[in-house]
Amino acid sequence: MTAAMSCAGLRKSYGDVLAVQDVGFSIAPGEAYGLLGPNGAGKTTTISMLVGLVRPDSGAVHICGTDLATDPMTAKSKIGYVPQEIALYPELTGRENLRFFGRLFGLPRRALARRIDEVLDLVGLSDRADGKLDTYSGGMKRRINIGAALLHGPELLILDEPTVGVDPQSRKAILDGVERLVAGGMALLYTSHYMEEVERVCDRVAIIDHGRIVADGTRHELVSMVGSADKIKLTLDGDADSAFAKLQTVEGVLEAVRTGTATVRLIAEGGRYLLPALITAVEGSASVTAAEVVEPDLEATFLHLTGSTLRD
Ligand SMILES: Nc1ncnc2c1ncn2[C@@H]1O[C@H](COP(=O)(O)OP(=O)(O)OP(=O)(O)O)[C@@H](O)[C@H]1O
Repeated sequence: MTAAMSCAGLRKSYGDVLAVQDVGFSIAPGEAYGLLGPNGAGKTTTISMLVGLVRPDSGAVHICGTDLATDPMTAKSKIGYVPQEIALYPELTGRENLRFFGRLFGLPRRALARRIDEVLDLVGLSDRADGKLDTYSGGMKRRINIGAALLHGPELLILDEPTVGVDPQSRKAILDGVERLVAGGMALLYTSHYMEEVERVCDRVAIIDHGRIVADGTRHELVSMVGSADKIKLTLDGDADSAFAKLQTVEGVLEAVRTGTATVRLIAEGGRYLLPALITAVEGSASVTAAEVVEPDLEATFLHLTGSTLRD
């Protein structure tokens, strides 16, 4: 089966900054694939190479079997790409914005009117379609942007951090809409630094850090990389620096990260059974005022693989 998208050996540097190095993965038709990594990990640079906006220093991209470098028009016609920045006309309505983009894509007038209705329904904005863009919330504008990328019926939808800076109602509408599209057979590449979103929407996830894919697999495969360890969140009262140093030496603690002035996140073998040892370890420096033990999730895997949290 021809992949909806495949890339191999992608590399891009900006001066001295090696933004992406040796990135390769593929997305099957109808598969939802997530790129999960903190800000600056190289997600946008990777996507920019996949959609033909940035030329890679090396590597290749195929969209539905077409080489992006040799036949960019055919390859790009199969992609719906939604960048982080919103590029819409504030004085036009949502529907008019979509009409403008549909004409740019060269869609015939009558088919376009029908397609705009379908797309408005998909992004949950049918009832606000005739309001001007400058009366929309940031999230509604993002939803129109997603709609614009869907007009030409792409086989692969690429969303770059689609929920950053949007209100909760739009966030829900975006995630619900994306799930419907995937259920309808669309392949998806979804980037985010929000673990919960990637866990919810994606069948397979690549963890990207410092321009490299450090692991990829299903949620289950990735989480099992942490083994039997649990994630433990502690809140400390006292000298958190010295308490943190002590916690790192406790037997069973695999990874430790400061997540705030008084908060620490640990990956540790033994989970809740280790709590007494952790509380004892910090004695003399601080006291533990709250403790939470959670089952491993993608964030625990990220912590395990990279030694940092997704949001630091
Ligand atoms: N045009 C550019 N010129 C110079 N450096 C750049 C440029 N674009 C990206 N970078 C650098 O490349 C690295 C990867 O950036 P990129 O935007 O791809 O990361 P990201 O994971 O998408 O993060 P974000 O979500 O914050 O955009 C960063 O160190 C960034 O500063």
